[in-house]
Amino acid sequence: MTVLTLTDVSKSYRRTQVLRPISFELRPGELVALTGPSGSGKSTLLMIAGGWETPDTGSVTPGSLLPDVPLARMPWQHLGFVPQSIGLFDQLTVADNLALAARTGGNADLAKLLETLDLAKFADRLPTEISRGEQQRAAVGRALATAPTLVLADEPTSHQDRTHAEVVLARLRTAADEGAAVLVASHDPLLAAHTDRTISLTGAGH
Ligand SMILES: Nc1ncnc2c1ncn2[C@@H]1O[C@H](COP(=O)(O)OP(=O)(O)OP(=O)(O)O)[C@@H](O)[C@H]1O
Repeated sequence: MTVLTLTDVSKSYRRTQVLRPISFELRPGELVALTGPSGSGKSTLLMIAGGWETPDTGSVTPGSLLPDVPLARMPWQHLGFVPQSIGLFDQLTVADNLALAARTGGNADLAKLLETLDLAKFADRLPTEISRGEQQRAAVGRALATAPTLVLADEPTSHQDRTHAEVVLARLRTAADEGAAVLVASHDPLLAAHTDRTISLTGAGH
């Protein structure tokens, strides 16, 4: 069983190859680290894996655990994304950011999710009224609010202290243990303790 299969995916920007052909599968229940130096193509690969960026070569194929539709038309409930830019709705409270995502489907316990991410006390605040790290944890919560089958997280601990980095990574590990395929791009050395395997991009088109 697979969640996603990437086959010979590559990408260039302005004739510079940022991603050399790479192939891998994401399976349910695994947390996979995506590592590599700055500029090695981690974010690009996550965007391709989510269907938001088109590869120059190769293919990205949803597996049997996802609906049989092209990735670009995958219903949001199946795909949780933690962007590097965080991107919460500033007009909505933390709880409502999660609730809005949950309206697309799934049956995650949002109160428990907020509690687990140490966000319960900020549930009724606007993103502008909490710290960057708290915003980032809210973005993790939003990504998990539908209990998606595929989770893509771009540097989800970049604004966390060590304790909260562990909170975030443990919650992503739980998502995998509950059956999701979780791909985490990160430089965080704490990640290794939570992963099943690592995909390394070595830079310069890797
Ligand atoms: N839209 C774009 N146009 C041109 N070049 C781009 C574009 N997006 C990314 N790049 C370049 O592609 C390379 C890979 O970028 P990417 O953001 O995927 O790297 P990364 O491994 O995620 O880096 P970091 O760890 O710093 O976040 C970089 O050299 C970047 O400058």
